[in-house]
Amino acid sequence: MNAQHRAEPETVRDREVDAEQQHLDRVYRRLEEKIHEAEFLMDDAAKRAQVGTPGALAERDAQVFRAGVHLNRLNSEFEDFLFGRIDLLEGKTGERGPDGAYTSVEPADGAVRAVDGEQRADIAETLHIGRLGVLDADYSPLVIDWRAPAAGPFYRSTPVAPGRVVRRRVIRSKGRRVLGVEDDLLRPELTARLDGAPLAVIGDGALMAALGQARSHAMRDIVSSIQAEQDEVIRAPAASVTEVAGGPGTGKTAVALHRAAYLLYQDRRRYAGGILIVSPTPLLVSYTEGVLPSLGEEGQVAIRALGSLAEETAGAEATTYDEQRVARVKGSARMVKVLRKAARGALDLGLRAPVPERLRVVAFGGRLELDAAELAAVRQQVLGGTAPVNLMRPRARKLLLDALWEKSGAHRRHEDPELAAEARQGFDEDIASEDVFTDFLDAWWPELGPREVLAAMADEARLGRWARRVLRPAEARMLARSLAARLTPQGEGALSVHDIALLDELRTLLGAPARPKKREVDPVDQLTGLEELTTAADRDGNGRRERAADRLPSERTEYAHVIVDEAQDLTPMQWRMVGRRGRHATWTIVGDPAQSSWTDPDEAAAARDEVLGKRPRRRFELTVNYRNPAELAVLADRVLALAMPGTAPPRAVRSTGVDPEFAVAGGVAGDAAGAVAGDGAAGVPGGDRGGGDLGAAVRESAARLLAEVEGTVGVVVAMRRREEAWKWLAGLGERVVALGSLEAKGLEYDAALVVSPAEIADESPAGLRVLYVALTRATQRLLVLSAEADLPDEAGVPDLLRD
Ligand SMILES: Nc1ncnc2c1ncn2[C@@H]1O[C@H](COP(=O)(O)OP(=O)(O)OP(=O)(O)O)[C@@H](O)[C@H]1O
Repeated sequence: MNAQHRAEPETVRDREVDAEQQHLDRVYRRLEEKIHEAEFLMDDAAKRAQVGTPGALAERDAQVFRAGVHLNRLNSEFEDFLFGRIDLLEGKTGERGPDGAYTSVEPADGAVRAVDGEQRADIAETLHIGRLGVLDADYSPLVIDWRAPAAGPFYRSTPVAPGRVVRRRVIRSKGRRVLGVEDDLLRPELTARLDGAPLAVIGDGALMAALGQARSHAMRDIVSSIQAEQDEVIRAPAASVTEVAGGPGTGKTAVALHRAAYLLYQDRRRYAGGILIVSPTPLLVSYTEGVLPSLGEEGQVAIRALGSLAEETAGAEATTYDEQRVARVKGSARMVKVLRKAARGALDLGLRAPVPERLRVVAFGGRLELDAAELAAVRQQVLGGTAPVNLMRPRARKLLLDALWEKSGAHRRHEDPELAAEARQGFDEDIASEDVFTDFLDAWWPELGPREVLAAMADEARLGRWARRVLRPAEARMLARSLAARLTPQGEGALSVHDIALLDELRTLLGAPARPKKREVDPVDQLTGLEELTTAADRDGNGRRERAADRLPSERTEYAHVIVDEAQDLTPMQWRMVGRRGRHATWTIVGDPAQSSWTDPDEAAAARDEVLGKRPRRRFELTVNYRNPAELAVLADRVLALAMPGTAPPRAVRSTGVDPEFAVAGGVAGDAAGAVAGDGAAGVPGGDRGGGDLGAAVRESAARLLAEVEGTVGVVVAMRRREEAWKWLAGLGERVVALGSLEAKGLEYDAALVVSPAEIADESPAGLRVLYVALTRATQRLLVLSAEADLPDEAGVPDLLRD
């Protein structure tokens, strides 16, 4: 950026803000006209409904659909409807696109003139970028939708490859008021004029302004400051699989959410099939779920935590976690074999009624009987098939009848095949309509639910049999005990997040139990959410989101596009669960192997490959860390070097001049020698003599951080301390939260307090990677609180974090 071009007397700034205000006023006037138009259309449609001919009704539906979608969007109160502007040179070809903007990326040959040793140019086109496109009455573009091709240069132009963009401006507004502007000059070598006056440049650039803001517990969209490498991912074609890797804070989650909005814009019809975004935790879901509505999209996107993914299929959701060693067994791909055995073996358990040992029916005036061995043979033969167990029932019925027919000897009585077939049909009908037979079938081949089979696995001896040669005996024992602690024999009880993937797998192995048919969903209803189309006054606050949430996912178990956030954390069993929701989908997968809490990354990668099959993959890498200031990133990079030697950390773009701090619970450390933070370690009361003492230290440190930052404070503790940490922080207010290390995934806070790195690292074989996650959550301040186990030096720096 060339400083000489910056002119910022108050008057110039005021004038520029005023110019944007005038444009925004015009946009709102036009929006109001459009709202009236849409309301008129709705009204007109209602009148047509009274005419009642099929043609009129179909026309009404189409009209209501169009008007409804439109009104819905226009009515949304956007914080900053209009957020960007680009001033461009004349385009090379002079052609314009459907939105009225020049399509050419490169400037026309004569756009820049050399005059008196200066390069001069006139601004030929100014485009305003916003959350939705708005055309003026004469079809000239008042606002270009951020996802439209014409908005591309707003995100992609750089001083190295500026294309036609001379100045990029981010406009900050609230409601209808423009608050300020921030400019970047992309062709600082030019002396550019707009309407005969020199082009003004205000501020230090929008990105830094955005990054410096205090955080809340809700993620913000980044629509006004998407960077070029991120834009490439957002706009990548949807075909097959898009994989995005990048370190902490590189914007993977933000990019994934913006991509969902972009895909809907590009091909709304295709994505009417729904977009599923899978998040690791409910915390991350609630942190991110406001972003899409802020981009004008909410209806077709479901954001689900892994623990809630099977809600509509298996009617269960979970938020609690198993101990790491138990989770490791439950998440392993080996569980598929165990579950397959369980789904079949459960037939023999008499879960609904005692399993009958023989089948006795009356036929041809005599008794026919199948004994235990004969029944076992039939069962064996049926289970030789691959269909889901519940769906094998018709085949079981058929083979039982075959065996009875054989036993009756009747097949020998008929030489004529036609007569034989007729006799057989009569035989089947007679037997199958007898209560004895149907009762037998219900007891012998009951329709099983996934929960009862999972509960059946809680018996140690039984699970030992089902898991033989697949799990080690100690693993099987641990699994059985965990299930026994959670479930009653009938399968009631709260499940863990990892149980959900087991339940979902079982549901597939068993087959969906027959359910009453749901009300047919009107496709137009489904597309628009017409129940939502009321007045603007109705659309206030939470009601809107609740209705959107009600509407979409309840009907849907497969999606047109699946986005997996924090993909490095999915266990093999979870990959299978997610895969079932996107069998015909295109995919976007974002993640960072260095943050994986799964102990066997190769096993997870194999499960992921199986889900994605042979679909071609396009890979992207994000390289810039927008979250952590460089001073804090240095510390995290030390753990990265231990956790994943040889991995290049992302480049931190910001610097705050504030180093990480260290404190030791219960003792005042000595001088600062060797400390990363030059100030040395602060001593805090307590010590690691028990939860209470550490608790006091945590509480005091958290209170200190709350005083130092304006926004949020995240306190990250080992998973086993999660509940007590909540108690330690009680009463400190809503700006501070306690998180188990696994829950910190994807979240960020103005200040982070990481409690006992050693405890976090020792909790599982993936502990160092989990610690890396914990150390990369802060946007401003990081305080590391050590306990005795951390072996802090005299400056309070724990052993693990020393240089
Ligand atoms: N272009 C951008 N403009 C402004 N803010 C940005 C930009 N890109 C990312 N950010 C901000 O940086 C922070 C980190 O982004 P995000 O959470 O998407 O990163 P991530 O790669 O998913 O991180 P993690 O791997 O830790 O989950 C967020 O506050 C996000 O809003």
